[in-house]
Amino acid sequence: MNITEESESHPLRSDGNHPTHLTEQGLTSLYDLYEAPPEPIDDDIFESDDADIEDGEPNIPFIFLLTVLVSFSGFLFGYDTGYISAALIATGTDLGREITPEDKELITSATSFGAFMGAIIAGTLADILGRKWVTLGANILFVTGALVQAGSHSVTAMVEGRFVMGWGVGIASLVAPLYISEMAPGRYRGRLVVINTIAVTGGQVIAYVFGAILGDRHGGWRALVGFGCVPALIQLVVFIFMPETPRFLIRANKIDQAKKVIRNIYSGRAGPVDEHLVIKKVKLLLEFNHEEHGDISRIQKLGIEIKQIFGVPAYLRSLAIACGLQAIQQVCGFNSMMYFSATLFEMVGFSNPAVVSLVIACTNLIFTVVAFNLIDRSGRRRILLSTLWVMAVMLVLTGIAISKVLNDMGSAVDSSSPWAKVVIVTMIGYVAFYATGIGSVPWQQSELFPMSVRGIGTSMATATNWGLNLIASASFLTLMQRITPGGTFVLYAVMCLIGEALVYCFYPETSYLTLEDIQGLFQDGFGVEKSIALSREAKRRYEQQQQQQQQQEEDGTIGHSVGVISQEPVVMDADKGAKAVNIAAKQRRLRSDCLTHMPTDDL
Ligand SMILES: O[C@H]1[C@H](O)[C@@H](O)[C@H](O)[C@@H](O)[C@H]1O
Repeated sequence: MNITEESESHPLRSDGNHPTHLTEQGLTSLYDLYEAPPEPIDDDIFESDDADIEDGEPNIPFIFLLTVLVSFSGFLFGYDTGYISAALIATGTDLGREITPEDKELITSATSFGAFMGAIIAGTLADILGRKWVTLGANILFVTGALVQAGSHSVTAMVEGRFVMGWGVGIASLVAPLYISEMAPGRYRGRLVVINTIAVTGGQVIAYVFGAILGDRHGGWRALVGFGCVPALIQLVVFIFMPETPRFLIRANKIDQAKKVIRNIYSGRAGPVDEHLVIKKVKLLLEFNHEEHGDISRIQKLGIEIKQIFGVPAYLRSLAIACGLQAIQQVCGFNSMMYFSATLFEMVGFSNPAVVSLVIACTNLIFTVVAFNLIDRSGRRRILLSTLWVMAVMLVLTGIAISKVLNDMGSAVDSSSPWAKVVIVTMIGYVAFYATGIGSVPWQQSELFPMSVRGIGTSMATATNWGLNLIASASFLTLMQRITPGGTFVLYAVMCLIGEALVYCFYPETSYLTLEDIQGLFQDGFGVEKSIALSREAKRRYEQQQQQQQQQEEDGTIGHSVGVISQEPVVMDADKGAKAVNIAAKQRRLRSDCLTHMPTDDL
């Protein structure tokens, strides 16, 4: 297929007619432009800077490896928040005395509070030291915290260990998805970030399993806590050899190092990447990610960032969305249910509540894998719109069922009541929809911010997550007492519905878009309609590229390209490759302009 053939097979042209809504709006000429066959290759274009950040075939195994390694942070986030309930039951008098409910609350919330504090500084630290070194620093906190806890003989020491570890959790929960977002090509970014969430939920499952195994053994809780050191130490050693993200390197003016990382990312099956392409990518990244602030101190720079994030409307919109999504994730009640699931199941009469809790944690893990499959293909926005309302329905049903069990049985409950089974089924349903949507999507937060405020923006969003995590978990049992269990679940359902409405009105679709594309969305509003059209177009190109690649593989011509397999489905010989990149980018911009004016029917 050549360039001209590509334009002829454009799906929008298949009926040969212009869509009427475009003609009605007087957009026929724009549409004609959109449909125009590609310009002939000329040297002016070759000299232009019109490349696209997404051009080139990324080395997916390499990016995947980096993602898995950084996701050890996610695993530690999950493991360290997951093991505590089992560990607390198992401590007996090992902490100097029988621990009281107040001690339990303090020990549990010390991590969330530490995470809240860690999140506040994590973004700024990641901007100063780099994503890689902050990841390493978080590991030191994980190891220190775990060792202090494992060796503790008093409640105070345990609280201190949990608090130190909490800082690590808060920092890692921000930096891991940030690192992945900045490494990943746009079309894979959603999935790669979800790998970190899979690690979080996997860590929670392992914590429950180990808790069940080690909890009964004498001193087993020390091993349970100490195990957290293992992944942290592995990551600490391996990550020293991992690269920094190209976007951070560009921001830090380390251009040669950035080029090296880009070469690694884009050297793949088609051989080493074309050097033209590397230079053009660097230029583009420089355009978007480099900042000149002159000779100012870090504190002054932070002041500028804070002023910008609240003062520039586009940045404020990004912030509102990132914090809003994290808030919905926490106020919809998932963690309360996760932390107190054993108590809840005991209430409705299950004799082995720990096993049922494990089922909940496994459901969370399995459906995070579903999110992995859908997040780019279906899009973040569509997933949220299709799951939040179902979560609300499940919560209402759980509330009704719990009230029925409690009314039927008084305090002497038993699991033979059919309503008890309804509680399990609806809670599993709720968790499944949670994990597919709001459990995973908010961690895509880094993509919402431009580089200049990415650190501070993600810090605020992550701090929102941990702050509300603390409040939601601390208030759960009180809410159950004050407004009854049924009322508590209905309250969470209302939160989900509010979330649904907010997502519908304000959350743009970001799948398949590059970080740099996303920056343009918030200029004059939340860019919801524009984003849907752009994302759909980017997806179409990606799918065409996939087909073309498959075709090349079948024809045995894959080695003839120069690694410039862009989102444009064009085949090129070695010489014309770079030129075609420029044409591709020009067309892309043209299409983007047109799409901006296209009405969308599919919000
Ligand atoms: O995305 C994660 C995941 O859903 C975890 O299971 C949950 O405990 C965290 O709070 C959340 O941030």
